[in-house]
Amino acid sequence: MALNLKTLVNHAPLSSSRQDIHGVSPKPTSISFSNSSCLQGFGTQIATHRKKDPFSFQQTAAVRHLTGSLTHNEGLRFAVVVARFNEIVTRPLLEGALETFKKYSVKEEDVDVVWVPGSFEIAVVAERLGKSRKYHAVVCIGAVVRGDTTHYDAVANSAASGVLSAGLNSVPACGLLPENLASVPLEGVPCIFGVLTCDNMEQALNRAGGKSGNKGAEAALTAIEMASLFESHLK
Ligand SMILES: Nc1c(NC[C@H](O)[C@H](O)[C@H](O)CO)[nH]c(=O)[nH]c1=O
Ligand SMILES: CC(=O)[C@@H](O)COP(=O)(O)O
Repeated sequence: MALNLKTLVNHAPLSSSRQDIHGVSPKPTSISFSNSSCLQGFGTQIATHRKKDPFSFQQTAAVRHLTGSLTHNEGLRFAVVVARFNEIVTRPLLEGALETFKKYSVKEEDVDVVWVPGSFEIAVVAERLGKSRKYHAVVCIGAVVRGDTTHYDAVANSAASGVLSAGLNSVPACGLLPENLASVPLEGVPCIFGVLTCDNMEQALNRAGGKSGNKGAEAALTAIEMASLFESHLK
């Protein structure tokens, strides 16, 4: 017997329908993309059936792509934690980050810069800043350059895992939440890894505004996108 596709769709179990992150049933949804274009995502219903079981079919929604925007930055606040060690590298990285914030219309008063002695110290400060609820993302900037001993590995690995943990652990302590900052996400403040880990100084300088670009600028861009993603879609 030929199956009426439309009938099947109309009787699809609700539980199989796609829900958005706020628990709302499928409906045209505005989705912002980093190239600033806007697409309309529709909860499209697609029915299929298997020969052996005419009542077995899938109802799926159109895949929705959630990304942060680089252009809708109003109200987003950022912190930059920067290591003084190898300042000849970290200062241009910081400048790249600040220029990028400016280029993408983040106001100067919405950016705070915190200096720490070395890359090893970045994470503990990033976590504190994340927990402060003052920032939508934290950019971490440092330059670890290999020396003669294994110290490099300890500092580089600690910086990387520390920054990751800082992002995951950015849950503010109860009772310390200023009411006027209530719009900042409760947990998981993105902490962006802008720490260079290089075999030599030449590699580092190349990545701090030299021929390989400016990784500080890239980190700031990542911070904007992640802050926007969390603010727009993941709250
Ligand atoms: N060698 C580098 C360091 N070392 C210093 C450590 O980060 C830290 O300040 C010290 O061990 C005290 O805890 N830091 C860098 O950022 N880059 C390096 O190449
Ligand atoms: C990554 C570092 O701490 C580095 O400067 C250490 O150099 P060394 O291994 O020669 O002590």
